[in-house]
Amino acid sequence: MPKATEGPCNVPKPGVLDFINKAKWDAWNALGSLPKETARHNYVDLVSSLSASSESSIQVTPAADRKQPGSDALVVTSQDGITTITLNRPDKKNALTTQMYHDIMLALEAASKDDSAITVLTGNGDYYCSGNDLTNFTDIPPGGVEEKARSGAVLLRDFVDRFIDFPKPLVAVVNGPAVGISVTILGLFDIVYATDRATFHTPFSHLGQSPEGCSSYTFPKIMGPSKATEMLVFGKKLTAREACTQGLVTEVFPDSTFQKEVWVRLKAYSKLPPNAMRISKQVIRNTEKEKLHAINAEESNILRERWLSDECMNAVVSFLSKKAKL
Ligand SMILES: CCCCCC/C=C/C(=O)SCCNC(=O)CCNC(=O)[C@H](O)C(C)(C)COP(=O)(O)OP(=O)(O)OC[C@H]1O[C@@H](n2cnc3c(N)ncnc32)[C@H](O)[C@@H]1OP(=O)(O)O
Repeated sequence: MPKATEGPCNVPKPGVLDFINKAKWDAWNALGSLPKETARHNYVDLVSSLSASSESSIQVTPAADRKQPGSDALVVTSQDGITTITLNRPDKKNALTTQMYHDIMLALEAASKDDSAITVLTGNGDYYCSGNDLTNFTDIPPGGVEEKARSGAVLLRDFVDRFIDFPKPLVAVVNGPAVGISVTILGLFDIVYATDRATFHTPFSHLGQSPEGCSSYTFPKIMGPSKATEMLVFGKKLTAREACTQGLVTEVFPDSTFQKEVWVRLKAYSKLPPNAMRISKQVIRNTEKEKLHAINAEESNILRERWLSDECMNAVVSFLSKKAKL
């Protein structure tokens, strides 16, 4: 508690992504030249209020406390020739923690080698996925925000590379609204089935960010540059039917019969000869692979810079302090 012990604020302002220290600095600075005793009381009040609300706002979760692989944030099952990877944080709308990116990569790696013919990604609960967990931004390493942005870009590139290279038919079973990176990577899936309750939203400009998941290439290719711009630049949210008309979604099902219809369909497909399916997928996809890897690297690099921008930092702070929602 600096002001209480040291008097007026006399150190440089921390970076805006350094949430905890910035909150302390702002509080310290706001105190101006208050007497030390008053400052001590005010500071204790501020820290108490931050602690009281910290569980759902700006708490920093140490990496060691995060869920480990095999935890229930990701559930992987294999049955009837189908490996299913289920995002399982329904209380957080299946937002992707750093640990989950790693676990999904491991699950894809295992699925690429197992006996299954088809691999499915889906979500548990009312959402498919609300995208990147914005609290990932609060876990600042000793190297500071630049190091955080650099390691985030490496993780993003590695994560998307796994989807580009995945050798078997990859199916998204979109059980509810999808946001951010969970939408952009759909361009790398072979089939996308959606409930009519699903929506597709990539609010990158609102977040001061830019497209990833190769969407800067796949979306214009799938839906044309103008529709892609509406989504990726202006953040237009599509209904499932609109996304289907634009080619991002393969087929839309009524929510009441979604699970039943989709799984009957996938079980039938999974009985087809697996090697033929794998080879056919590669014939369809392989010509683009090199290009997709280059685009992924470029998008990740651009995002690394975006994450250090005021626009992005302010958007994240707004969400974490509960001032903003999409
Ligand atoms: C390796 C790094 C790669 C990064 C790649 C770049 C990726 C980019 C993206 O994915 S951009 C998209 C980021 N996502 C968002 O901005 C969504 C933010 N969430 C919201 O706007 C809303 O939560 C909502 C519209 C998804 C749902 O609203 P609502 O139905 O009103 O539910 P709640 O807001 O009450 O949500 C319940 C609970 O979940 C928490 N939560 C939801 N989404 C996220 C998220 N993306 N990050 C962190 N936390 C999230 C929300 O705060 C609530 O928590 P609480 O119960 O209050 O503790």
